Amino acid sequence: MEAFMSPKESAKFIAENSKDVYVEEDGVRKVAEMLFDKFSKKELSLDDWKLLHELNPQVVSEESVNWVFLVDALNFSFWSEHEDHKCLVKYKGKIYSGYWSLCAAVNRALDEGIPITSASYYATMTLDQVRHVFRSDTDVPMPLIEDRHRVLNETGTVLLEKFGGSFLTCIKKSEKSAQKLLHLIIENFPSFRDEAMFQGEKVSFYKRAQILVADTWNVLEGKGDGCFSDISSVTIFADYRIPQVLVHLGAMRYSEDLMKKLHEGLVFQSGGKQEVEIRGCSIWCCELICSRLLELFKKKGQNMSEKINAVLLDYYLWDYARDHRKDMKGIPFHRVRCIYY
Ligand SMILES: Nc1nc2c(c(CN[C@H]3C=C[C@H](O)[C@@H]3O)cn2[C@@H]2O[C@H](COP(=O)(O)O)[C@@H](O)[C@H]2O)c(=O)[nH]1
Repeated sequence: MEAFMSPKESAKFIAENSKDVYVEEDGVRKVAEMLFDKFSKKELSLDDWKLLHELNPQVVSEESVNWVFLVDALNFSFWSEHEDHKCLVKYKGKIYSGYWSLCAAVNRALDEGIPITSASYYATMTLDQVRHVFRSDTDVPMPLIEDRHRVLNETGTVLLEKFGGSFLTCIKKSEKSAQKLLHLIIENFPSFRDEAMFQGEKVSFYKRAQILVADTWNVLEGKGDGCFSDISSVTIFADYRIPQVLVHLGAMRYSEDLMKKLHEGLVFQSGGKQEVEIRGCSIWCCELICSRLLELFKKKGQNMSEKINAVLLDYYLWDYARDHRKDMKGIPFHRVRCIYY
């Protein structure tokens, strides 16, 4: 079967042919300058991943790797119809929403003695068990719970059959290459095949597969089996928060027609033309921001290619989006129900 373009090639192709989403050169430059100041003061490093996010595993271990694998297998579609009426999970006295509600539910299950990160458990979980583990503390359940059940059973079965039940086995097979790990994930785990057709061409985003590679790099602190020499080949992860923040920062712009649909709260089709343009232009926009940022440091005689990459840019922008939600009220995120992001 003919291969799909890589996410980076896909993003360039989509951005060059996009009709309703535009990458704004001026905005790209301004974001790069803003980040240049931030990075110069406080270098963004791997350490932040653990420090900034208390629900993430804090130790380097096989258990932590399998925690990351399980979470990224389910890392999709947390948005709710109404912002003030959504799935929330209470854990250790704190209330979590969105992606963090997933992490809180996983940690809550582990504390209750449910081996939710063990493939031998989630490969045969029943729908009722999944509903219990990911139960909400409001009357709004976590979205797509049936899909989560199917993804858990499928993913757990493959991990058991092909990798002895541990994602660390898969990582070792990648021989410290991010791209090899990405392809092992795509080839073996169907739910990570985040692909589409655009103007007759096969394009890919691989959002959950790439964030799994990135989170693996982080949880292993870029050392040992996680010392990926080609981590800079990974793009940002095309979710529904990054486009919103790029438009908010002026690096990307939507056509009037698309903005109107977003304000009306239209639910877009996964793989639809405008949805593909939003995701592809977001990736391409961040590739340009990254290269502008590296150029700014180069002008100062600093080669930051080992310290600045799309993964760290993504994490920064994603956290920025979470922290500036109120400021971004005027720019709705695009709504899609799918298992890819
Ligand atoms: N681009 C990008 N998208 C990301 C993440 C994360 C969280 N991961 C990191 C966080 C800590 C660790 O460092 C993990 O690496 C979740 N998402 C996506 O966002 C959406 C959820 O949004 P909200 O409804 O607001 O929770 C949903 O599509 C989810 O898939 C990221 O980092 N980048």
